[in-house]
This record gives sequence, C-alpha cells and structure tokens, in this order.
Amino acid sequence: MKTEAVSSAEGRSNSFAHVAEAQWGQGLSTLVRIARMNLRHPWLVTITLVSTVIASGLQLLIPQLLGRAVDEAHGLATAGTAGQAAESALWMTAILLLVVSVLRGIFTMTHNYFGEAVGHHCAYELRLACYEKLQRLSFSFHDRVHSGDLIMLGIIDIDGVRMFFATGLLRVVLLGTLIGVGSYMLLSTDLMLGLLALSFVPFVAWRSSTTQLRLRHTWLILQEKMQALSRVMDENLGGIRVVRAFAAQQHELDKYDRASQDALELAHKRVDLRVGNTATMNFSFFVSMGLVLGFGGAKVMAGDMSVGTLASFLTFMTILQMPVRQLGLMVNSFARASTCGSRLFALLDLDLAIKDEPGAQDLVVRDGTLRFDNVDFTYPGNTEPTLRGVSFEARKGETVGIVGPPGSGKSTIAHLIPRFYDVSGGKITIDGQDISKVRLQSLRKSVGVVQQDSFLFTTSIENNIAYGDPWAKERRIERAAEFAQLHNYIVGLPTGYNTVVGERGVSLSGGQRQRLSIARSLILKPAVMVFDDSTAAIDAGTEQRIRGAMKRFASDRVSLIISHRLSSLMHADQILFIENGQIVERGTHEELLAKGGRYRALYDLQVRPEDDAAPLSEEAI
Ligand SMILES: Nc1ncnc2c1ncn2[C@@H]1O[C@H](COP(=O)(O)OP(=O)(O)OP(=O)(O)O)[C@@H](O)[C@H]1O
Repeated sequence: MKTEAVSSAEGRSNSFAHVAEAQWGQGLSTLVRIARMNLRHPWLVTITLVSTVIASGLQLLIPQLLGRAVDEAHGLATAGTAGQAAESALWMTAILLLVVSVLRGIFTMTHNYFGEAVGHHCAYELRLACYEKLQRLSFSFHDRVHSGDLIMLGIIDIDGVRMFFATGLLRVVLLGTLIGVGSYMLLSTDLMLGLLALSFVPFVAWRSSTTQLRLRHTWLILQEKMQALSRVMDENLGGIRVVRAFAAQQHELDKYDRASQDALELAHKRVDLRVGNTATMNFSFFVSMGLVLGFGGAKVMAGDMSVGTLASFLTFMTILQMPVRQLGLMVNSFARASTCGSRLFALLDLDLAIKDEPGAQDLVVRDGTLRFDNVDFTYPGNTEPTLRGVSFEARKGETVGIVGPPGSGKSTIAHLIPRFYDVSGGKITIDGQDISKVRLQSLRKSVGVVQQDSFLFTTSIENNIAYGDPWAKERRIERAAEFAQLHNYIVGLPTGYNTVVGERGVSLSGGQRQRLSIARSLILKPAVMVFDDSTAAIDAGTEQRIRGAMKRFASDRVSLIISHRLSSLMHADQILFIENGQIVERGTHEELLAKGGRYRALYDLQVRPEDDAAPLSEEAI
C-alpha cells in the first residue's frame, strides 16, 4: 500500500493525474475491482443480466419474423383460394412481431434502468469513500495536490467508473449475444450470403475500436486541459480582489483564453475523428449491404432463396450494425474505467501518514502540561529541517509567547501540536502522554488552534462559532463571542447571530473574522490553546480587551501565542525567540530585554519604528 509520504506519486507531483499514469499497468486489476464493486448489488446485477439476454434474444427474433411476414405476404398475393389461411398466418406473424417488439422494449428498458442503477450505487459509494478519505489525509498530501484536481477526480473519474457497468460489462453480454448468435443464424441459413452480410463486421469493429482509443487519448489530454482551465478560474475567483486591485482583468482574460483555446482545438480534433469515423463505417456497411442485395437478389431470381429470407438477412444486418459500431464504445468504456478507477483507487488506497496507532487510547487531560522534547521536524519533500531541537514546557495557566523572523518555524510549532504533521525527531507530550500515541480525535478536541487565515463557512455566525460543538447552548455561543469581543457587534446586526457570513466570510472585516474564529476555538474549551498570529488584523486596543476578558479562561489551560507584535505576547510567562528553526533566546519579557539580544533589538525596532537604515532607491525594485 502506498503511503502519503513524499516518495509516493502524489508527493512528486502537484497534479493527481500522474497517480493514474503510474498505475496504468494495473488496468486489469482495476477493472476486476470495479466489477467486484458492482457485484455488491447482486439483485440489481442479476435482473440486469437476465433482462439483457432476454432483450437481445427477442431482438434476434425480429428479422426472422419479418422474413416470415414477407414470405407470407408474397404467398398471399399468389395464394388464390388458399388466401384466407395465408391472411390469418400473416396476421398471426404481425401480432407475434408486435408482441416480440413490445417485450423487447420492456426488457431493454429494464436492463437500461437497472444497469444505470448499479453504476449509480457504485458512484455513490465511491463518492462517499473518496470524500471520507480526503477528510483523513494529512496536510502533507493536501499541500501537494491541487484542490481543483481533487474536485475533477470526484466528478469525472467517478463518472468513468459509474458508466463501466452499463457501457462496458453489460455491452459484453449484449453484443456477445447479438453478434455471436446473430452471426450463427446468418451463417447457418446461407454460408456464402452470411459471410457477405458479416463482411463489414471486422472492419467496423476494428475501425470503431481504434477510433475510440484515439478519442480516449484525446479525452485524457482534454481532461488535463479542463483541469488547467478550472485551476485558472479557481485562482482567479479566489484572488479576485488582487486581480481587481492590480487592474489585471485583461491579463487574466488572456490567461483563460489561452487555456480555453487549447481545449477548443482538442475538441475540434475529437469532432474530426468522430465524423470521419462515422462516414467510413457507414460506407463499409452499405458496401456489404449492396453485396448481399446483389448475390441474394440473384439467388431469389434463381429460386434458391425466398424474398423473406433475403429480407431477414438485410434486417439482421441493420440490427447487427449498431452493436458492432458500439464495440468501440465498449473498448472505450473499459479503457476509461481503468484510467479513472486507477486514479480513484490510488487515492483510496493511500495509507494515512497521520493516523491512530493500533490500540491507541484517548488523551487523558489532567493539567494539560505541554512539553516539547528536543523536537526536530522536516516538511515532507523538503531536505532541510524546519525545526531543530526545540524543547520547552508550559504548565496549566501558563502562556508561552513565540516570536521570530518570518519563516523561522513559528507556525510549524503550532501545526505539530494537533498533529497536522508528525515530528521527525524527539516528542511532544501532553500530561506525559506522547501525542503520537493517543487517539487523534481526542487530541484534536483538546487542542485549539486559531489560525491567521480565519476560514469561515457559508452559514450563520451562530453555526460558525458552534462548528466544533454543534449542540452548544446559545448562552455558551454568546459567551465565546463576548470573550472574543464580538458579541456587541453581532447583536447590532439586523439578524444578530443568525446573520449568514458570505463565502469565506467576506462580509466581515479581517479583524471580525479573526475574532469569530477565536470564539469558535474558545467554545471547545481546549486544554491547549494556540493563537497563530490570530490577532494580526485586530487593533491593539481590541486585542488588549480580548486578553483582559480571557484572563480567567487562560488560567485553566496552556496558551501559546505566536505573534510578530511584541505587545501581543510580552505578558507571557515565557517567551521563545525562534530563528532558523531553533530557540535562540528564552525568558520573560524583562529577562530578554535585559539580555540585550535579538528580542531586545526587535523590541527597540517596534517601539522606535523609524528605521535608521538607508532608504532603498526606487530602481532597486
Ligand atoms: N507545508 C509546507 N511544506 C513545505 N515547507 C513548508 C510548509 N509550510 C512551511 N514551510 C516552510 O517552513 C519554514 C517555516 O515556516 P513557518 O510557516 O513555520 O514560518 P513562520 O515562522 O510561522 O513564518 P511567518 O512568521 O511568516 O508566518 C518556511 O521556510 C516555509 O517555507
């Protein structure tokens, strides 16, 4: 089983499409696996198969009945006194033909309906399984795979697998019966004429299969182009403010136009292929039909064959033509299911990088003492470690402040506590329990992380605050908002806590969004609370009020405050100055000031904001 580790295919590439390429050799096992998934619905499959066989059997009866009707009609014209009997025979055949056609219609409808149903059940199960997997895959996976690719995977690839039963497996039965039994009937009636009637079959089958394979190849490229297109659109919509602020609409339009042009050219190529193929197949079919008419007509003239038999040959050919053409679609369905299935199963089979160890127990929080013990960490895919030998301890009621230059590893410390990533060396404990050995769910319930980028769901403010505890009472939700200094603002809104915040909370200001996400974390009352630059967009006065309100809240837990603004963390019991992934200074605010090191320099810079450095000239940009 592949793991999420960086050595896996998805680690190497930003596009999940490459996972399928790596798995292409396993096409057959993929198809078997899809077929097994279909068989999880044995009743639906049985009904479909039985009705398919009956429908194709009935379809094969039609040319014979038609031939008989032609002969009977011909007999009627020359019957003389026996006309009454010939007429009743013709009526009988006509009624039989009607009954057979109606039954064939019913059974065709049944196998279409149930065949589709099998595919839809399969797609439903896959959709849920993929979504569930995506919830559990670690950040190292999501860091590397574009969300647009995953959305396409969930739409196009699931559809490819869904159609496999109806357009692939079922067609094997349908076409096998029609072509196999149909050919036998033609050849056993008249070998020579049968061979002529079937002469178009190998050519059309070959032509249709190769064209479909070429179409499939272009479809794969088209899919990649569509992914590129959706990525451009995704980024454009996500960064719409940047686009507008830089007046870059034309640049964005050009980018989209280039991607669309590529897709359009490919679509044209596919149309050319399809149209050219249809024309060639039609031509070969009509050549065969002409040959049958010529030879068959001569036989009828010579009295070696009845008009009815010739008519049934021609009807057989018309009936056979469609399934033979569909052989290509069947081949395409197999190829498509194998590609799409490989991609989906590659995702589903990924071993989780972050998961519960067998027999893991829930984290038991007593005081919530958090301890980093010589922690090293390297991001999957990176060669250089981001954290080296980080050690510190924080007890209940204590606040640890973390400060340092951008990219020094502060947020990484925050990400290791809820196990967004696992440490590469050393260990992290809460109340002496190694966090990698306890149940993930219990750990994440005990650790609250308020991120700088506060994502909000498109729902009411109330639901957003209660996200971690949907059963939270109204009063608790309000208390959390009060702590986060947001309550007064919310009650001033026309619909108060029921106000729906727009997509990604755009109707709130940056500071309001941050306060809302603080409230959302507070409601969980976690044992360890991490604020990762979560007050950067909040003014100093409001931040001070939040800190004041949270004093009692903080006395019951461990708090970690990551900030560039020293005023946010100078009250902390212990301040860690991080540089290049290492703690280079530690102590209280006063101790660090007295030390006169990096912290002191930063402090001086922040209280004396005028920069003495020589200004850069404009040309330097
Ligand atoms: N998901 C990731 N994959 C690979 N490298 C990463 C990832 N996230 C961060 N890094 C790298 O790790 C280093 C530390 O990043 P981190 O976000 O912890 O820094 P930081 O001190 O919080 O920075 P800032 O103050 O700008 O938020 C940076 O060099 C960054 O490029």
